[in-house]
Amino acid sequence: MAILEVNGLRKTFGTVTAVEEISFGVEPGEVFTIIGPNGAGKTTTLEMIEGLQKPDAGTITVCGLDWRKDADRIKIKIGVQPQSSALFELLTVEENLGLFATFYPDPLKTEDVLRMINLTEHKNKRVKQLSGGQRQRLAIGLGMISNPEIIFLDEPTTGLDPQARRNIWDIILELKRIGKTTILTTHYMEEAEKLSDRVCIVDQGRVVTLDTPAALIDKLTKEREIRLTMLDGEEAAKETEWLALNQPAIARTEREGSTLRIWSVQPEETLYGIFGFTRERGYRVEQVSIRELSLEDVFIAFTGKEWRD
Ligand SMILES: Nc1ncnc2c1ncn2[C@@H]1O[C@H](COP(=O)(O)OP(=O)(O)OP(=O)(O)O)[C@@H](O)[C@H]1O
Repeated sequence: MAILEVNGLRKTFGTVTAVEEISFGVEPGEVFTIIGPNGAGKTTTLEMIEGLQKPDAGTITVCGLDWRKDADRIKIKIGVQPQSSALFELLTVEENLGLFATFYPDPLKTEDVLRMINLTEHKNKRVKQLSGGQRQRLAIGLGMISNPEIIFLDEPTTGLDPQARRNIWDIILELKRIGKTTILTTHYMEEAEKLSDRVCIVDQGRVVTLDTPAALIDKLTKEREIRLTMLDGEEAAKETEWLALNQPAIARTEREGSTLRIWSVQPEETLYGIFGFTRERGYRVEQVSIRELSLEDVFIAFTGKEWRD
C-alpha cells in the first residue's frame, strides 16, 4: 500500500495556476524525486503534502491519514528539513537537535541522529561555526529527529560542493537503509539518477512522466550512440559506415573524416559486427565509446526545456 497518495491536486494563486492536476503514489521505503523546470509547481505540491498550503481540489493521504481530519497525527509521521535559516545560530549542534526533540512525543536519540548526519565530532560547535554542508546536514537531522516515516528534502544539496553533496547522499542512502521514505527535490540530474527509486517529472502543474530512472531512459529510446575513430583514415571509416548501414539494428549513421557515429538499438551486437569487419580488413580502431542516455535527455525530451544547472 502507498505510504503517500496524492490525487487530482490543484492550486491556483489569483490568476496563476501553480498546480493544475497532480496525482502519484509513493511506496514505503522509496526515494521518490520530483524534478521539473522553474515554476513547474514542485514547491506548491510539496507544501500541500506537508500541510502548509490548502489544495483547491484533490486529496492527499499520508500513511492512510487525511490532513482535514488527522492533522496532528500526520505531523508526527512526516519530517521536513527546515530552511537552514531556521537553525539557532547561537546554540550548538547538539542543543539544536535537543530542542527540536522536545517538540515531539517519541523522538530519536540525539546521539543516533548525530551519527547518521555525521556530526558527532562537531556536536559542541555553535551553528554559526559550521560549514554550509554541515549546516545542511544539521537541517536534515532536525527533519528526522521526530522519527518520521516520511522525510521531505527540498533541494538539500543546492549550493554545496561535490564532497558536501556526497555526504548528503550518504544520509539519504542511510535513511533508505533503515526503511524511511524520502521525498526529494533536486536540480542535480546526476543526484536524481543515482539516488531515486522513482523520478516524477512535473511541468506546468502536471506530472509529465513517472518511473524508475532506467525505465524513463528506456521509454525515451532504445537507441544508443556508438562513436568510433579509425586510425586508418577516411576510407576505413567510409567502408565501416557502409557495413554498419547494412545491419538491421542501425537507425542511422554520421561520418566526419575518420570519425563515425552509429545509432543502434543493439549496440553490443553492432560492435561485434563492426569489430569482426575491421579485424578482417586489418583496420585499426583508435577510439570507441557508447554514449549512454541520462535522465537529462529524458528531462529535455519530456519538458522541451534545458536543465537549469
Ligand atoms: N504564493 C504564491 N502567490 C502567487 N503565485 C505563486 C505563489 N506560489 C507559487 N506561485 C506561482 O506558481 C507557480 C509554481 O510555483 P512553484 O514555486 O510551486 O514552482 P517550482 O516548481 O517549485 O519552481 P522552482 O523550481 O522555481 O522553485 C509559479 O508560477 C509561481 O510563481
